Amino acid sequence: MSEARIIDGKAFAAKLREQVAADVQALKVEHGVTPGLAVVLVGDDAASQVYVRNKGEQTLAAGMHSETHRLPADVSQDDLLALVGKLNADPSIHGVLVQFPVPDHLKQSDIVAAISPDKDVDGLTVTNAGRLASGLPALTPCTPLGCMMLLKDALGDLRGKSAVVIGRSNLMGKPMAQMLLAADCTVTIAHSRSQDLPGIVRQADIVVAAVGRAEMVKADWIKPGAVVIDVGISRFPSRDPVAAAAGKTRLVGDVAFDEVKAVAGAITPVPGGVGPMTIACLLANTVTAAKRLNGIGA
Ligand SMILES: NC(=O)C1=CN([C@@H]2O[C@H](COP(=O)(O)OP(=O)(O)OC[C@H]3O[C@@H](n4cnc5c(N)ncnc54)[C@H](OP(=O)(O)O)[C@@H]3O)[C@@H](O)[C@H]2O)C=CC1
Ligand SMILES: Nc1nc(=O)c2c([nH]1)NC[C@@H]1CN(c3ccc(C(=O)N[C@@H](CCC(=O)O)C(=O)O)cc3)C=[N+]21
Ligand SMILES: [Mg+2]
Repeated sequence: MSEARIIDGKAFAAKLREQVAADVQALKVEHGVTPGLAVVLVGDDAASQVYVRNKGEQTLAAGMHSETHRLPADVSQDDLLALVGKLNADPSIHGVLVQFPVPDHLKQSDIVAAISPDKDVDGLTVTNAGRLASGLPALTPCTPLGCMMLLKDALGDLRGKSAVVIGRSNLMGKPMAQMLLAADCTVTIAHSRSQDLPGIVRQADIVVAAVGRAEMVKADWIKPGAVVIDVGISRFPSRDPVAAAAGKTRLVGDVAFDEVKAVAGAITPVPGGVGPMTIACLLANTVTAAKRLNGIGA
């Protein structure tokens, strides 16, 4: 058996962002519309700071309007909902994203419910989740959307493939399973109560791991030649003790990459796999939202 092909999500995402930038340019020239994304960040979680900064930079680089609203960790639910309401009503904004997790005193489901479904570029509202499950045009969660693009690129036709999704969150596992189902895969959703997880995963032509447990998926769980998409991100102190002392971290996926790549047909690395696709798809969703809000095409 030859080693797995390493799926270059970073390069794929860069190409997708170029395409988004071209779409943005056309929207500006032909329709006078500049897509705008507003990201709301509550508190000062270090990982969230990095993602939100990357989102802002890449939004601007695509020629779009970008706003980041930073709120203190002790912001009231009412003040946060008032900001979401203001962004819903702002015609220069086409995408609204509240970065999760939020502090415990805030209720995630109520925040999501306050976002206009037409600006819900995370695809988290009940309306968009229902549209996805019903096969209607929807704004869909960025990470599973990015995973589907990588899978279609790796496999071409997904029809009839056996797919196992590990994890069932509203942001990742559930919409991933819906998208695979819509692509005519035979889908299994595994979670913390699943029995014989290795045995379930061994059936899969496609494995998507979205758990958040470092290197949980081992080589002997993988059917030879399977395509393995690693969504999980865990953070550990950098291996270099000097860097670690300075607070530098390294990212580790849900898949034991070094051993699994000897068995899999193709595999995404962490970092440089799914993560960059998430942000590129967020930009693409914002363009889609801007078009629909202005009654243009799509
Ligand atoms: N690369 C990217 O762009 C993104 C990465 N992520 C990362 O992906 C991971 C998952 O994110 P998210 O879905 O939001 O996380 P959640 O914590 O919301 O969900 C984790 C899921 O994993 C399941 N799980 C936990 N332990 C086990 C176990 N031992 N065996 C099988 N299943 C288990 C849980 O099951 P149960 O439901 O039973 O509790 C749950 O469904 C995280 O590491 C996150 O950082 C997330 C979004 C984007
Ligand atoms: N409302 C909401 N929507 C989200 O989509 C959302 C969220 N909240 N909260 C947190 C998770 C996580 N997430 C990531 C985005 C980009 C990378 C990413 O760019 N990762 C790079 C590395 C970045 C780094 O070095 O830290 C990579 O994997 O190569 C990772 C994870 C979006 N999430
Ligand atoms: Mg990654």
